[in-house]
Formats: sequence, C-alpha cells, structure tokens
Amino acid sequence: MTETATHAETERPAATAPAVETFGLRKVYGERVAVEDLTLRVEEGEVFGFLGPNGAGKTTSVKMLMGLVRPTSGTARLLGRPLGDRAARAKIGFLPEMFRFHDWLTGEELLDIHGQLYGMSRAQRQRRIPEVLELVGLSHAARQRVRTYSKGMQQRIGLAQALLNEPRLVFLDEPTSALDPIGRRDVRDIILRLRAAGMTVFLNSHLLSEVESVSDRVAIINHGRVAAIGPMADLLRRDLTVELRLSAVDPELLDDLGRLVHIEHVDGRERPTVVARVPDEETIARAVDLLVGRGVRVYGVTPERRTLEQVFLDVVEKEGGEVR
Ligand SMILES: Nc1ncnc2c1ncn2[C@@H]1O[C@H](COP(=O)(O)OP(=O)(O)OP(=O)(O)O)[C@@H](O)[C@H]1O
Repeated sequence: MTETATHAETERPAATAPAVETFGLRKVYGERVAVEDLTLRVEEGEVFGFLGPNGAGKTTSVKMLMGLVRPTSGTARLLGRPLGDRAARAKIGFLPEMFRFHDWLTGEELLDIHGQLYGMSRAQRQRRIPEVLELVGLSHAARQRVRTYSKGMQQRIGLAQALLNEPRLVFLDEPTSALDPIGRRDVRDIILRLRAAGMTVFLNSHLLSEVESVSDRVAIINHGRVAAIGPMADLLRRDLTVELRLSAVDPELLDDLGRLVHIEHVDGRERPTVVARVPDEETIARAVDLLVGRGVRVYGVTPERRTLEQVFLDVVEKEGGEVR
C-alpha cells in the first residue's frame, strides 16, 4: 500500500474534501471478520474501481458506507461529512447489487416515488425523470410496467434511480451484471459521461476488463483489507515482463543483468531473446543502459502489456487468497 490517510485530513472543509475516506473500518459478525481494516481515499471526480475475490468484504464495506450496516470499529467520511449525515446523503446515489423494485409500477412511477423519497419537488421530478430515462436509454419504456422489462432494462432503471438526485457521488454495485455486451458498453459510456460531468463513481464490479476501461484508480481488497491501491496506469506497470532481443551476450554479463532483473529464460545464442521480469519501467531503461554500455546491440525491447486481471490474480494469489 502506498497511500495513507490521516485523521488531520478530515478537518478540511467539505468543498475540497475527498469523496470517500475510510479509517480502519472493521465489521465482525460473531466469529467472522467480514472487513478487517479498510483504509482508503477516493478523490472527487474520479472513477474508483473497488475489486476483490468473493467474500473479500466489498459488499459489507459498501453497506457500512451506505449506513445499512454499523461498523464494529473505525470511521469514514463521505463528501467530507461523517457517515449518516443527511445533507451528504442527499448528494449520494446508490445502485445496490441484485435489487428488487416494485415491479407493478411503470418506470416513470417508480422513479417518481424514489424522487419523493429523495425529497425532490414535483417540478424537480418532472424535469429530472425524463433526463435520467434518456441517459439510460429507457425513454421509450417510461410508461411500461417494470415487471415487463428485460433484466437489462431493470438494471438500467436501477441506474436511473441511482442518478435521479443528481448525486456528486454514486456507488454502483455490479451495474452491468445482467447486461449483454452492448448494454455493458452503454453503461461504460454512461459512467464516462458522469465523470465528464464531475461526478465521483465508486464502482464495484467483477468484470475486470470493464473496470480497467473506465477507472482512474483501483483498490484490490483481500481478506477485508486493501491489498493494492493506486492509479490504474501504475498498477498495470508493476511487475512487468519484458522481452529483449540482443546480439550475443557472455555469461558474465548475463549474471550482471540477472542482478538487475529477474531472468525467466534465454532463447538462442547468436541473437538471444531474454525474457525477464522487472519491477517497473525504470528498470527496463537501466537494463538497456547496462547492455549498451557493455557493447551489446539491442534489437528489440518489448514490454508485455499487463491486464488488470493479471494484476488482480498476482495480488490475490501472492497473499494466499482464494480466487473463485
Ligand atoms: N450478515 C452476515 N453475517 C455473517 N457473515 C457475513 C454477513 N455478511 C457477510 N458475511 C461474511 O463476511 C465475508 C465478506 O462478505 P461480503 O459479502 O462483504 O464479501 P464480498 O467481497 O462482497 O463478496 P462477493 O464478491 O461474493 O459479493 C464473507 O465471508 C461473508 O460470508
């Protein structure tokens, strides 16, 4: 973990406060520790991917932040305010996983009830409901009963509900689990539009390629703690594999190279290909400097592009976590 938060930072005014800050959040059910120690921070305006294997504690963490479950210990602040603060709550949207709505209502009626629960005036609801229906592509089904909606349409009406109050911060728990690839792409585009409008999105999803394509920063949770956190680009650049195509290299130089990088294998002699693991991009440059400085010709340097899925599996398996 490279990022830490201090309690002193909670004293900043709400306007410049991070969207989410948690300090040692912990939840124990009887003997079972659901969340061990969650400490993280999400800045305003970013899309934050919240990942972890089944049972890592993601849903319990989100439930604590939403005030649905009381933490055993630890604290958190949303939009600079303590958990449960009504003014902050009015600026937060939430799409729970596997929600069930009153499906005898039409989409429009359902949103109207939620708008009333948010405390929106009739005029606000009349303006905002068509807007969110349009945003999620359900304008044509506004007067249709939710019962007759496909799974994908039900997920979209859930998203519309989460965005109804024009939140500054929205929690989306598995927003695309019922969607086909086109529906998923549409939701990804909606998330990018929300970010462009300055909204903070806290995204909990099992679909790592989806998280990779929209998130600015990511946390990987394992055994109820943050196992890795950082900007997406930094996580993808950690522990790279690089392939070097070289002119002949003598064994002594290979030994020296092996002290800088972890050589996985060497193929060929005249023009060997060396495959090595490096902790970061800087080490690739240092390896090339070493080789060139010793008269070796470097014909090719090909870093392997890592996916979030590889990073996820590495982080979780290294910690002895189960990946199911
Ligand atoms: N109400 C509860 N009572 C007892 N144990 C619980 C309760 N809720 C969650 N747990 C346990 O806490 C741990 C974390 O559960 P949680 O649902 O937060 O994980 P998750 O990361 O959201 O998993 P998934 O990806 O499967 O949804 C699990 O071992 C789970 O069995």
